[in-house]
Amino acid sequence: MQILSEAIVDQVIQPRQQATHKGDFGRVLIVGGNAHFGGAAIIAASAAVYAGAGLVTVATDSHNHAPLHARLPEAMVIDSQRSDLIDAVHQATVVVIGPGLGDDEVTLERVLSAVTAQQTLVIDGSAITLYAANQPALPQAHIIWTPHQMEWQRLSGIAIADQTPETSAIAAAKLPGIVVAKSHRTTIFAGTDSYQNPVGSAALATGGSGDTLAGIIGAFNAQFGAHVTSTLAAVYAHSDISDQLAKTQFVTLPTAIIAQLPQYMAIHANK
Ligand SMILES: NC(=O)C1=CN([C@@H]2O[C@H](COP(=O)(O)OP(=O)(O)OC[C@H]3O[C@@H](n4cnc5c(N)ncnc54)[C@H](OP(=O)(O)O)[C@@H]3O)[C@@H](O)[C@H]2O)[C@@H](O)CC1
Ligand SMILES: Nc1ncnc2c1ncn2[C@@H]1O[C@H](COP(=O)(O)OP(=O)(O)O)[C@@H](O)[C@H]1O
Ligand SMILES: [Mg+2]
Repeated sequence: MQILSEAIVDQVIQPRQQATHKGDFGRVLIVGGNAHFGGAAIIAASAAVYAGAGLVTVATDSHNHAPLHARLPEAMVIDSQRSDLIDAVHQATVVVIGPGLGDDEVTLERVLSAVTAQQTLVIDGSAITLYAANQPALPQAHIIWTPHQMEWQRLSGIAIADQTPETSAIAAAKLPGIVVAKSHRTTIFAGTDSYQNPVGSAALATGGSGDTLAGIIGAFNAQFGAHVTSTLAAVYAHSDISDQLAKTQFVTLPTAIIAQLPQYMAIHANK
Protein backbone atom coordinates (compact mmCIF):
# COMPACT_ATOMS: atom_id res chain seq x y z
CA MET A 1 0.00 0.00 0.00
CA GLN A 2 1.37 3.41 -0.99
CA ILE A 3 0.90 6.30 1.42
CA LEU A 4 -0.17 9.45 -0.43
CA SER A 5 1.67 12.74 0.02
CA GLU A 6 1.34 16.32 -1.16
CA ALA A 7 3.42 15.30 -4.18
CA ILE A 8 0.35 13.75 -5.82
CA VAL A 9 -1.40 17.13 -5.82
CA ASP A 10 1.68 18.90 -7.21
CA GLN A 11 1.98 16.20 -9.89
CA VAL A 12 -1.67 16.35 -11.03
CA ILE A 13 -2.49 20.07 -10.77
CA GLN A 14 -0.56 21.80 -13.55
CA PRO A 15 -0.66 25.41 -14.79
CA ARG A 16 -3.23 25.94 -17.55
CA GLN A 17 -2.25 26.46 -21.18
CA GLN A 18 -3.38 29.92 -22.29
CA ALA A 19 -4.79 28.97 -25.71
CA THR A 20 -7.70 27.11 -24.13
CA HIS A 21 -11.43 27.47 -23.51
CA LYS A 22 -13.86 26.05 -20.94
CA GLY A 23 -14.52 22.95 -23.03
CA ASP A 24 -10.88 21.97 -22.58
CA PHE A 25 -11.46 21.50 -18.86
CA GLY A 26 -14.31 19.03 -19.09
CA ARG A 27 -18.07 18.90 -18.66
CA VAL A 28 -19.30 17.46 -15.36
CA LEU A 29 -22.89 16.33 -14.89
CA ILE A 30 -24.08 15.96 -11.30
CA VAL A 31 -27.16 13.70 -10.98
CA GLY A 32 -28.79 13.84 -7.58
CA GLY A 33 -30.68 16.00 -5.13
CA ASN A 34 -34.22 14.74 -4.66
CA ALA A 35 -36.80 17.01 -2.98
CA HIS A 36 -35.30 16.30 0.46
CA PHE A 37 -31.53 16.17 -0.24
CA GLY A 38 -31.11 19.13 -2.59
CA GLY A 39 -28.14 20.37 -0.58
CA ALA A 40 -26.07 17.32 -1.51
CA ALA A 41 -26.35 18.07 -5.21
CA ILE A 42 -25.65 21.79 -4.65
CA ILE A 43 -22.57 20.91 -2.58
CA ALA A 44 -21.27 18.43 -5.18
CA ALA A 45 -21.91 20.90 -8.01
CA SER A 46 -20.23 23.74 -6.10
CA ALA A 47 -17.20 21.55 -5.44
CA ALA A 48 -16.99 20.65 -9.13
CA VAL A 49 -17.17 24.32 -10.23
CA TYR A 50 -14.65 25.56 -7.65
CA ALA A 51 -12.32 22.62 -8.40
CA GLY A 52 -12.03 23.84 -11.99
CA ALA A 53 -14.46 21.84 -14.14
CA GLY A 54 -14.98 23.70 -17.43
CA LEU A 55 -18.77 23.36 -17.31
CA VAL A 56 -21.09 21.90 -14.66
CA THR A 57 -24.70 20.83 -15.17
CA VAL A 58 -26.94 19.54 -12.38
CA ALA A 59 -29.76 17.10 -13.08
CA THR A 60 -31.89 17.49 -9.99
CA ASP A 61 -35.46 17.75 -8.70
CA SER A 62 -37.19 20.94 -9.81
CA HIS A 63 -37.45 22.01 -6.15
CA ASN A 64 -33.72 22.63 -6.25
CA HIS A 65 -33.46 24.69 -9.41
CA ALA A 66 -34.01 28.14 -7.86
CA PRO A 67 -31.90 27.44 -4.73
CA LEU A 68 -29.12 26.13 -6.94
CA HIS A 69 -29.08 29.22 -9.17
CA ALA A 70 -29.18 31.44 -6.11
CA ARG A 71 -26.00 29.85 -4.75
CA LEU A 72 -24.18 28.74 -7.87
CA PRO A 73 -25.04 30.73 -11.03
CA GLU A 74 -22.02 29.10 -12.75
CA ALA A 75 -23.92 25.78 -12.94
CA MET A 76 -26.60 24.88 -15.46
CA VAL A 77 -29.61 22.85 -14.40
CA ILE A 78 -32.00 20.34 -15.91
CA ASP A 79 -34.95 18.46 -14.46
CA SER A 80 -33.73 14.90 -13.81
CA GLN A 81 -37.22 13.54 -14.55
CA ARG A 82 -37.24 14.83 -18.13
CA SER A 83 -36.03 13.16 -21.32
CA ASP A 84 -33.17 15.63 -21.85
CA LEU A 85 -31.32 13.93 -18.99
CA ILE A 86 -30.00 11.43 -21.52
CA ASP A 87 -28.69 14.21 -23.79
CA ALA A 88 -26.93 15.75 -20.80
CA VAL A 89 -25.33 12.39 -19.97
CA HIS A 90 -24.06 12.02 -23.55
CA GLN A 91 -22.52 15.51 -23.47
CA ALA A 92 -20.64 14.93 -20.20
CA THR A 93 -16.97 14.08 -19.77
CA VAL A 94 -17.72 12.90 -16.23
CA VAL A 95 -21.03 11.93 -14.63
CA VAL A 96 -21.30 12.06 -10.83
CA ILE A 97 -24.41 10.23 -9.66
CA GLY A 98 -25.68 9.77 -6.14
CA PRO A 99 -25.36 12.85 -3.90
CA GLY A 100 -28.85 13.22 -2.48
CA LEU A 101 -30.35 10.86 -5.07
CA GLY A 102 -32.42 9.11 -2.41
CA ASP A 103 -34.47 6.16 -3.68
CA ASP A 104 -34.66 7.25 -7.34
CA GLU A 105 -33.75 3.89 -8.86
CA VAL A 106 -35.35 4.88 -12.20
CA THR A 107 -32.95 7.80 -12.68
CA LEU A 108 -29.99 5.60 -11.69
CA GLU A 109 -30.88 3.00 -14.30
CA ARG A 110 -31.54 5.65 -16.98
CA VAL A 111 -28.11 7.15 -16.37
CA LEU A 112 -26.23 3.83 -16.13
CA SER A 113 -27.72 2.73 -19.46
CA ALA A 114 -26.70 6.00 -21.17
CA VAL A 115 -23.07 6.29 -20.00
CA THR A 116 -20.50 5.14 -22.59
CA ALA A 117 -17.07 3.53 -22.36
CA GLN A 118 -15.33 6.84 -23.14
CA GLN A 119 -16.79 8.53 -20.05
CA THR A 120 -15.97 8.60 -16.35
CA LEU A 121 -18.71 7.69 -13.87
CA VAL A 122 -18.46 8.56 -10.18
CA ILE A 123 -20.95 6.50 -8.12
CA ASP A 124 -21.54 8.06 -4.70
CA GLY A 125 -24.05 8.21 -1.83
CA SER A 126 -27.53 6.87 -2.55
CA ALA A 127 -26.43 5.51 -5.96
CA ILE A 128 -24.13 3.08 -4.13
CA THR A 129 -26.93 2.03 -1.79
CA LEU A 130 -29.35 1.58 -4.71
CA TYR A 131 -26.79 -0.34 -6.77
CA ALA A 132 -26.00 -2.64 -3.83
CA ALA A 133 -29.71 -3.45 -3.46
CA ASN A 134 -30.67 -3.88 -7.11
CA GLN A 135 -27.43 -4.57 -9.04
CA PRO A 136 -28.47 -2.81 -12.29
CA ALA A 137 -26.21 -3.33 -15.32
CA LEU A 138 -23.05 -1.20 -15.24
CA PRO A 139 -21.60 0.62 -18.28
CA GLN A 140 -18.08 -0.08 -19.57
CA ALA A 141 -17.01 3.37 -18.40
CA HIS A 142 -14.13 4.42 -16.12
CA ILE A 143 -15.98 3.90 -12.82
CA ILE A 144 -15.05 5.43 -9.45
CA TRP A 145 -16.96 4.24 -6.38
CA THR A 146 -16.87 6.50 -3.29
CA PRO A 147 -18.56 4.62 -0.44
CA HIS A 148 -18.46 5.57 3.22
CA GLN A 149 -18.15 2.62 5.63
CA MET A 150 -21.87 1.78 5.70
CA GLU A 151 -22.21 2.14 1.93
CA TRP A 152 -19.14 -0.08 1.61
CA GLN A 153 -20.79 -2.67 3.90
CA ARG A 154 -23.85 -2.65 1.63
CA LEU A 155 -21.76 -2.87 -1.57
CA SER A 156 -19.02 -5.29 -0.43
CA GLY A 157 -20.95 -7.33 2.13
CA ILE A 158 -18.14 -6.72 4.64
CA ALA A 159 -19.39 -5.57 8.03
CA ILE A 160 -17.86 -2.26 9.09
CA ALA A 161 -16.05 -3.94 11.97
CA ASP A 162 -14.41 -6.34 9.49
CA GLN A 163 -13.36 -3.72 6.93
CA THR A 164 -9.56 -3.83 6.70
CA PRO A 165 -7.27 -2.96 3.77
CA GLU A 166 -6.95 -6.70 3.14
CA THR A 167 -10.66 -7.60 3.20
CA SER A 168 -11.58 -4.46 1.29
CA ALA A 169 -8.94 -5.12 -1.38
CA ILE A 170 -10.50 -8.50 -2.11
CA ALA A 171 -13.97 -7.00 -2.41
CA ALA A 172 -12.76 -4.04 -4.48
CA ALA A 173 -11.12 -6.40 -6.98
CA LYS A 174 -14.57 -7.85 -7.74
CA LEU A 175 -15.88 -4.43 -8.84
CA PRO A 176 -15.04 -2.62 -12.08
CA GLY A 177 -12.98 0.55 -11.64
CA ILE A 178 -11.58 2.33 -8.62
CA VAL A 179 -12.92 2.11 -5.05
CA VAL A 180 -12.42 5.08 -2.71
CA ALA A 181 -13.21 3.44 0.66
CA LYS A 182 -13.83 6.51 2.79
CA SER A 183 -13.08 6.53 6.51
CA HIS A 184 -10.90 8.41 8.99
CA ARG A 185 -8.03 7.03 6.87
CA THR A 186 -9.46 6.67 3.37
CA THR A 187 -8.02 3.86 1.27
CA ILE A 188 -8.15 3.79 -2.54
CA PHE A 189 -8.09 0.52 -4.50
CA ALA A 190 -7.21 0.57 -8.22
CA GLY A 191 -6.55 -2.81 -9.81
CA THR A 192 -3.75 -4.44 -7.80
CA ASP A 193 -2.61 -1.10 -6.35
CA SER A 194 -3.80 0.43 -3.10
CA TYR A 195 -3.16 3.83 -1.58
CA GLN A 196 -3.86 5.36 1.82
CA ASN A 197 -4.68 8.98 2.52
CA PRO A 198 -2.68 10.09 5.59
CA VAL A 199 -4.44 13.43 6.08
CA GLY A 200 -7.93 14.49 7.19
CA SER A 201 -9.53 14.62 10.62
CA ALA A 202 -12.82 14.46 12.52
CA ALA A 203 -13.37 18.07 11.44
CA LEU A 204 -14.67 16.39 8.26
CA ALA A 205 -17.28 14.40 10.21
CA THR A 206 -20.20 16.56 9.09
CA GLY A 207 -22.92 16.11 6.47
CA GLY A 208 -21.82 17.04 2.96
CA SER A 209 -18.11 16.18 3.26
CA GLY A 210 -18.56 13.21 0.94
CA ASP A 211 -20.73 15.16 -1.48
CA THR A 212 -17.87 17.68 -1.61
CA LEU A 213 -15.31 14.96 -2.38
CA ALA A 214 -17.51 13.51 -5.12
CA GLY A 215 -17.60 16.90 -6.85
CA ILE A 216 -13.83 17.37 -6.57
CA ILE A 217 -13.17 13.87 -7.94
CA GLY A 218 -15.50 14.65 -10.86
CA ALA A 219 -13.77 17.95 -11.64
CA PHE A 220 -10.24 16.53 -11.36
CA ASN A 221 -11.04 13.61 -13.67
CA ALA A 222 -12.74 16.02 -16.11
CA GLN A 223 -9.81 18.41 -16.38
CA PHE A 224 -6.72 16.29 -15.53
CA GLY A 225 -7.80 13.03 -17.21
CA ALA A 226 -9.37 9.73 -16.20
CA HIS A 227 -6.25 8.42 -14.48
CA VAL A 228 -6.13 7.08 -10.92
CA THR A 229 -3.80 9.99 -10.08
CA SER A 230 -6.67 12.45 -10.63
CA THR A 231 -8.74 10.66 -7.99
CA LEU A 232 -5.78 10.33 -5.60
CA ALA A 233 -5.07 14.05 -5.87
CA ALA A 234 -8.74 14.87 -5.23
CA VAL A 235 -8.84 12.72 -2.08
CA TYR A 236 -5.63 14.27 -0.76
CA ALA A 237 -6.63 17.85 -1.60
CA HIS A 238 -10.05 17.50 0.06
CA SER A 239 -8.50 16.34 3.35
CA ASP A 240 -5.48 18.66 3.15
CA ILE A 241 -7.70 21.74 2.78
CA SER A 242 -9.77 20.54 5.73
CA ASP A 243 -6.65 20.05 7.85
CA GLN A 244 -5.49 23.58 7.10
CA LEU A 245 -8.91 25.03 8.02
CA ALA A 246 -9.10 22.79 11.11
CA LYS A 247 -6.20 24.71 12.66
CA THR A 248 -8.73 27.42 13.49
CA GLN A 249 -12.11 25.76 12.84
CA PHE A 250 -13.61 23.00 14.99
CA VAL A 251 -15.57 21.61 12.03
CA THR A 252 -14.66 22.24 8.39
CA LEU A 253 -17.91 22.79 6.55
CA PRO A 254 -18.30 21.68 2.90
CA THR A 255 -18.82 25.30 1.84
CA ALA A 256 -15.61 26.36 3.63
CA ILE A 257 -13.57 23.61 1.96
CA ILE A 258 -15.08 24.47 -1.44
CA ALA A 259 -14.23 28.16 -1.04
CA GLN A 260 -10.54 27.28 -0.54
CA LEU A 261 -10.22 25.12 -3.69
CA PRO A 262 -9.20 27.83 -6.23
CA GLN A 263 -6.45 29.20 -3.95
CA TYR A 264 -5.22 25.73 -2.97
CA MET A 265 -5.03 24.68 -6.63
CA ALA A 266 -3.21 27.88 -7.64
CA ILE A 267 -0.54 27.22 -5.00
CA HIS A 268 -0.03 23.60 -6.07
CA ALA A 269 -0.14 24.29 -9.80
CA ASN A 270 3.04 26.34 -9.43
CA LYS A 271 5.02 23.97 -7.21
N1 LIG B 1 -27.35 18.33 2.82
C1 LIG B 1 -27.75 17.22 2.22
O1 LIG B 1 -28.68 17.20 1.38
C2 LIG B 1 -27.06 15.95 2.57
C3 LIG B 1 -27.45 14.82 1.89
N2 LIG B 1 -26.80 13.64 2.04
C4 LIG B 1 -27.21 12.53 1.20
O2 LIG B 1 -28.00 11.66 2.00
C5 LIG B 1 -28.04 10.40 1.36
C6 LIG B 1 -27.87 9.35 2.43
O3 LIG B 1 -26.50 9.39 2.85
P1 LIG B 1 -26.14 9.17 4.40
O4 LIG B 1 -24.68 8.87 4.44
O5 LIG B 1 -26.57 10.35 5.16
O6 LIG B 1 -27.08 7.95 4.85
P2 LIG B 1 -26.83 6.37 4.77
O7 LIG B 1 -26.25 5.92 3.48
O8 LIG B 1 -28.11 5.73 5.13
O9 LIG B 1 -25.74 6.10 5.91
C7 LIG B 1 -26.02 6.55 7.24
C8 LIG B 1 -26.28 5.32 8.10
O10 LIG B 1 -25.08 4.52 8.09
C9 LIG B 1 -24.55 4.47 9.42
N3 LIG B 1 -23.09 4.58 9.38
C10 LIG B 1 -22.23 3.76 9.96
N4 LIG B 1 -20.97 4.12 9.70
C11 LIG B 1 -21.05 5.23 8.93
C12 LIG B 1 -20.06 6.08 8.34
N5 LIG B 1 -18.75 5.84 8.48
N6 LIG B 1 -20.47 7.14 7.60
C13 LIG B 1 -21.80 7.37 7.44
N7 LIG B 1 -22.79 6.58 7.99
C14 LIG B 1 -22.40 5.53 8.72
C15 LIG B 1 -25.17 5.61 10.16
O11 LIG B 1 -25.17 5.24 11.54
P3 LIG B 1 -25.56 6.35 12.63
O12 LIG B 1 -25.12 7.69 12.11
O13 LIG B 1 -27.05 6.24 12.71
O14 LIG B 1 -24.83 5.93 13.86
C16 LIG B 1 -26.57 5.68 9.54
O15 LIG B 1 -27.39 4.72 10.13
C17 LIG B 1 -26.91 10.39 0.33
O16 LIG B 1 -27.42 10.49 -0.99
C18 LIG B 1 -26.11 11.64 0.66
O17 LIG B 1 -25.50 12.20 -0.47
C19 LIG B 1 -25.68 13.50 2.94
O18 LIG B 1 -24.53 13.67 2.18
C20 LIG B 1 -25.70 14.53 4.05
C21 LIG B 1 -25.97 15.91 3.56
N1 LIG C 1 -13.04 11.34 11.51
C1 LIG C 1 -12.70 11.54 10.24
N2 LIG C 1 -11.39 11.65 9.88
C2 LIG C 1 -11.06 11.87 8.57
N3 LIG C 1 -11.95 11.99 7.56
C3 LIG C 1 -13.26 11.88 7.88
C4 LIG C 1 -13.70 11.66 9.21
N4 LIG C 1 -15.07 11.61 9.21
C5 LIG C 1 -15.46 11.77 7.92
N5 LIG C 1 -14.37 11.94 7.13
C6 LIG C 1 -14.37 12.11 5.68
O1 LIG C 1 -15.52 12.88 5.32
C7 LIG C 1 -16.18 12.27 4.20
C8 LIG C 1 -17.54 11.73 4.63
O2 LIG C 1 -18.18 11.18 3.51
P1 LIG C 1 -19.77 10.89 3.59
O3 LIG C 1 -20.08 10.14 4.82
O4 LIG C 1 -20.15 10.29 2.27
O5 LIG C 1 -20.35 12.36 3.72
P2 LIG C 1 -21.76 12.92 3.19
O6 LIG C 1 -22.47 13.38 4.40
O7 LIG C 1 -21.42 14.04 2.26
O8 LIG C 1 -22.45 11.80 2.49
C9 LIG C 1 -15.25 11.17 3.71
O9 LIG C 1 -14.36 11.66 2.73
C10 LIG C 1 -14.50 10.78 4.98
O10 LIG C 1 -13.22 10.22 4.69
MG1 LIG D 1 -21.88 10.43 1.21
